[in-house]
Amino acid sequence: MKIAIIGCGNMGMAFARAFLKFDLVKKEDFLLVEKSPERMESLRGFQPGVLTGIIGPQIADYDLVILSVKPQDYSLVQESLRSVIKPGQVVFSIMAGIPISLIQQTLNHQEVIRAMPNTPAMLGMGITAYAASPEVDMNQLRKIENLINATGRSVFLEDEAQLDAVTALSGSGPAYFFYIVKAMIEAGKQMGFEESVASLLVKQTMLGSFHLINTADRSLDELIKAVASKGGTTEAALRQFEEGGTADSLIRGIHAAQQRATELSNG
Ligand SMILES: NC(=O)C1=CN([C@@H]2O[C@H](COP(=O)(O)OP(=O)(O)OC[C@H]3O[C@@H](n4cnc5c(N)ncnc54)[C@H](O)[C@@H]3O)[C@@H](O)[C@H]2O)C=CC1
Ligand SMILES: O=C(O)[C@@H]1CCC=N1
Repeated sequence: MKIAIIGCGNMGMAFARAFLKFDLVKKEDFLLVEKSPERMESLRGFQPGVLTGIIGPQIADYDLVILSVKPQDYSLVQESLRSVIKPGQVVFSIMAGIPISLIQQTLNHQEVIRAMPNTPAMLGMGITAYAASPEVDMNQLRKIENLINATGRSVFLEDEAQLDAVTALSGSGPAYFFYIVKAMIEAGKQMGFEESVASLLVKQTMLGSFHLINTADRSLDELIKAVASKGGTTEAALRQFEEGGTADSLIRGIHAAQQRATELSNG
């Protein structure tokens, strides 16, 4: 399969590297389009078949066109892509909040898949939800699913509108996790640990706890109860979280992310 990637930043290249790792695409079968000269310089080491700053007619030679620019950069992209894209090519967008219908309309092109990955895709540990226009056939869909699965797990959504909630939950999710880890490390520093020691204590705690969620045959409430002794230290912390509305605040934050995704979708 020949793949063009427009916008070769964090996510675009996470996808490219995952495809290479699983031998799904050869280096020479990549066309990388990147606007930033500095970023382009750093992409030379990847040795793609074509590396360019401009969307040109050669795009028509590629089976799949990945759109991985920021949503606000899409208007410039669509202007040049519209005249070179050909029927039969699949457009695969990971841009937050840009609906399939808008991509179809602006590119005058029907075969469009819209996906929402997350940054652990860089390690092949991402989760990507995706939806497709009816014009994408089963054969094309299966090939794309294989590609996505090189970046981690995937979920097909019948209802594209759910992608806004996915964006809020798993798309933005890694940042919430890093935010909590950062706050815990800060608490460790305030209690007198060197940053490296606080960081080790917190990171190993998060790693081990994640595996407990996945392997222990207990609910999250039971896992919490197993840590929080009656009248003990954990209870003191959890009481403070409750009084401060920590869980509610996290939930409100996730709703705000969903609302922002919907605003982006509505232009
Ligand atoms: N970073 C994340 O956690 C996630 C991002 N996304 C979506 O992925 C998309 C890309 O995000 P990132 O990779 O984080 O951004 P990024 O800023 O790392 O990469 C975007 C790249 O596009 C390039 N670019 C901009 N305009 C261009 C043009 N006209 N032609 C060619 N290249 C152009 C930029 O120079 C940059 O290198 C966004 O639409 C975002 O909504 C989706 C899921 C997760
Ligand atoms: O913050 C954003 O808009 C993008 C979408 C999900 C993660 N990053």
